[in-house]
Order: sequence, then structure tokens, then C-alpha cells
Amino acid sequence: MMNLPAEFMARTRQLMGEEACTALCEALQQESPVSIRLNPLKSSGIPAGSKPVAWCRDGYYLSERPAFTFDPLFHAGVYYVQEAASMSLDLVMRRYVGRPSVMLDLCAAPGGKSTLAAAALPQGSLLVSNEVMRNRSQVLAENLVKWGNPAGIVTSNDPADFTPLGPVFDVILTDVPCSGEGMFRKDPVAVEEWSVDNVGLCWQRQQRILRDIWPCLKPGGLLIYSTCTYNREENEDNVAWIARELGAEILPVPVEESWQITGNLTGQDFPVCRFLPHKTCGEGLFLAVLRKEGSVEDDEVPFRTEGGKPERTKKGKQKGGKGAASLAVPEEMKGWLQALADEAWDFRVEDDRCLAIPQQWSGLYDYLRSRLRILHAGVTLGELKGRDWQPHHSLAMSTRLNRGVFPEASLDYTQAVAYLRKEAVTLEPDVPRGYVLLTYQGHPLGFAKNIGNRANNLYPAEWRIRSGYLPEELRLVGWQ
Ligand SMILES: C[S@@+](CC[C@H](N)C(=O)[O-])C[C@H]1O[C@@H](n2cnc3c(N)ncnc32)[C@H](O)[C@@H]1O
Repeated sequence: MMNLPAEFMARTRQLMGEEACTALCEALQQESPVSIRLNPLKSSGIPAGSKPVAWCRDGYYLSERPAFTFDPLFHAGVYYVQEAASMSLDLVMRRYVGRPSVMLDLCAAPGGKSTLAAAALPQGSLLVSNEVMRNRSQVLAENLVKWGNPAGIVTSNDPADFTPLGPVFDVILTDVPCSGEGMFRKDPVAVEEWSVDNVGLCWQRQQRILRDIWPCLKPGGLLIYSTCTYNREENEDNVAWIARELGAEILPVPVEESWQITGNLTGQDFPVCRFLPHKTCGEGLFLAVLRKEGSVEDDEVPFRTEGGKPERTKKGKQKGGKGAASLAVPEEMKGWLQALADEAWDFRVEDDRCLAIPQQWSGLYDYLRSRLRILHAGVTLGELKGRDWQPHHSLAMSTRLNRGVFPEASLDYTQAVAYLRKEAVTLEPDVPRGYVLLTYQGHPLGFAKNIGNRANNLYPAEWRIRSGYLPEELRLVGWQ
């Protein structure tokens, strides 16, 4: 039985009334629902026995919690484990982000909302996912590489580092660090760390973050603000502050009545969206959408690469970036990606890596690269090992990998888990020597270098499954 702080109870009672507060506390004593979101570019079925999440195209509730860590399909980026309320970002994006956009997810680790945004953004968009905490930014990069979106950049910077960039983003998501009241059921540490003082620190930090990032949003651009907490200071009060102090219009979130989403609890007259666990199947989540004052002409592309600060240029006049390839990219490697009619790549060598950046975004990439700490961008095709270009894990995970370039070897479950643990792999005698793409149920897991009697395991060491234990009764996500 979870003990909730008395002051939290008193404040919540005041916010939502006695009856709702009691119902909420009862719901918090129940088990958390389990849900996953499918990668539309990798999955080819739906989870067996699942129920759809009404507000998210690819979201499903599962009837039990499988052993995700031991599921090769999880590591192949076929799905992401995400609590259902957080999937409501899908709703907002499909309603308001209808054309190719440059989006920033400012507080992105571990990557739940970023992987969702990558799937929901229209073709031709770019997603920049940022996380200030260094260790968390590594997890973010891992999850996004596994998701395989080629039009993505992962950075690790403080929001203040973005301020001088100027208005480069059409959409900014601020899923801000908060007091975490909505996570009480999932995370007992959130209960232990809760205090009224901390709520005060949180809303002030949130305002600092918003002030720092506001200049980076284009006039007329969209700010999606979310927290996983219930109190009004971090939610409605901050949204009112953004509208008033920074200059924005608050937009409605298109919810259906049957979903039982709660609106503004403070009596102020503007729309917000509250997911409360006693009414909606998921954890606590607050979401609001704002449009920055002003507008940008349709035919303007508000950045270019030359000479530092972005300038407005007319479409079609963008120039290629500075700092482009210093070493030639082998022609052969360009064929490692699919040749799709509507996609062009800027291939370049940076340090000992060969990258492919979507050509239309190479200018913006250079601009960001000169100012931010970039952990990952586009697709890393390969890494120079001596004289040899070794295909990179990012390529294996990419949804644009050209299947057919590398010989493939299909692994069974035990072999796949051994590979993900970075143990030695032995391939069938008929598998050719050299780089081989290892697959599980048809999905790429990574590369190995077959040297005949054994194969070198090229799975990234830092991502390997560390747990030596394998549950006796192993439940994995079933598919239909
Ligand atoms: C609610 S979590 C983000 C969850 C993520 N959006 C997702 O859906 O997977 C908030 C993130 O903000 C980061 N953070 C902490 N302090 C920050 C600060 N001062 N500025 C920006 N981000 C911060 C935390 O490390 C954390 O990863």
C-alpha cells in the first residue's frame, strides 16, 4: 500500500475536489497498465491479445508485462515501451503538424516522445532530440538509433545553449522535468522525493527552460508543453504564464468525450488536457498546446548555412554546408542506403565515420553542429577500422538500410539473445565470409564479421544486455 504525502493529498483535494482526489488515490494503488507503441516502419503485425490506445495510432495495451529486456524485437526497434497517456502527443501532432517541419524535443531522454514524434512527423521533416544530462543522453541516442529514423539529430545541451540559434524550429516539445506526481504509481522514488518546496523549484526551473528556448521557436510556431504531474503551478499556471509573458495563443487538444480526459482544473478559461489515472487508462499526464505570436511566410526557409546566424532565404536557394567531407566517401557505401525517389543524401566523412544526412537538412545540420554537442545525426554508415569501412550499427537499425547489400543470417531466439549479450556467434558454414547482417524474425539486429570458424560480434558493447539471468518462464510480446 503506497503512502502518499499528506501535503500532496491536501493540495490535490483542493485542486480537484474530495471525490476525485479519493478516486485518484485508489487508482494509484492499482497496478500500472502496460502499453507499447509500434514502429510503423518496422512492425508488421499487432500484439496478440492487445487493445488499441484510442488516442495513438500505433499504441496498444498489453494484458501482461512481458520480459522486454529479453525480447530481440525490442532491441531491433520494432516497438517502444511507453505508458499510454504519454502517447497523446500523437493526437496533437496529427492535428497541428500537417506539413514538413523542423521539430525540437528539448527534454527528450529516454526517448518515448521523440520516437513517437519521429513516427508522427510528416515525410520531409527533421527531428532534433536533446537531453542535457550526459548519461541520459546516451540512452536517448541508443533508443533513437534503434528506432531507425534517418531524419534525426541527437544533441546533449543545456536549453540556454540553444538560445543564440535564433528561430529555427517550427515545433518545440518541452516535456519538462517536473515533480513527478503522475509517476507515483510507477516510481516509488517520485513519492520519496516529493515536497512542496520541490514543486516550487520545479515550476521556476520550467519557466527558465521555457524562457531559454522561446527565441528558438519561429513566429507562429507550435509549443507543446507537458508534465507528468498534477499540481496547478507546474501546469495551468505555467501555461498561462507562457501565453502572457512570452506571447502565445493556447490551442485546444482534439480529444473525444469517451476518453474521459479532464480539462482545466483551475477555473481559468483556456483548454488543457489532463490524463488522470482514475478516469483514463495510463499514468498522470498534463498537456497543452500553444502557438507563438506572429507568422512566417510560406515560401521562406528560415535558415541557411553560410556565415553563422540563420538568415531567411527563399526556397531552392539553400547552399550545401561548410565543413563537408574532408575524406572522400567510397561510392560503394552510398549504395548501403535505399535509393528512394524523394530522398537525397549528403554523404560525408567526419573523423573516422561516414555519415548520410538528408540533403535538405545538411545546412541546418552544419549550423547546429557548429554550436551544439551532437551525439548522432542521420545514418552512420560505417566506421573506419584500419583501411576497412566497417558497417555501423546505426545502418543496421536504419529504416533506409538497403537490404540485399550484405549477406544475411537469421538467428533463432537463443542465438539472438547471445548476440545481444555480445557473446561469440557461430554461423552456418554456408554463410559467406565478411560482414553479415544478423536478423531475428526478419528484423535486422546488427552486424557480425564472419571469419569462417567464428564471427566477430559487432553489437555496440555499451548496449549489450548485461543481465546474465533469463527468466524461467519467458513471456515475450506475441504477434498476430
Ligand atoms: C519528463 S523527462 C523527459 C521524458 C521524455 N520526454 C520521454 O518521453 O521519454 C524530463 C527530462 O528533462 C531532463 N532535464 C533535467 N533538468 C533539465 C534542465 N534543466 N533543462 C532541460 N532538461 C532537463 C531530465 O534529465 C529528463 O530526461
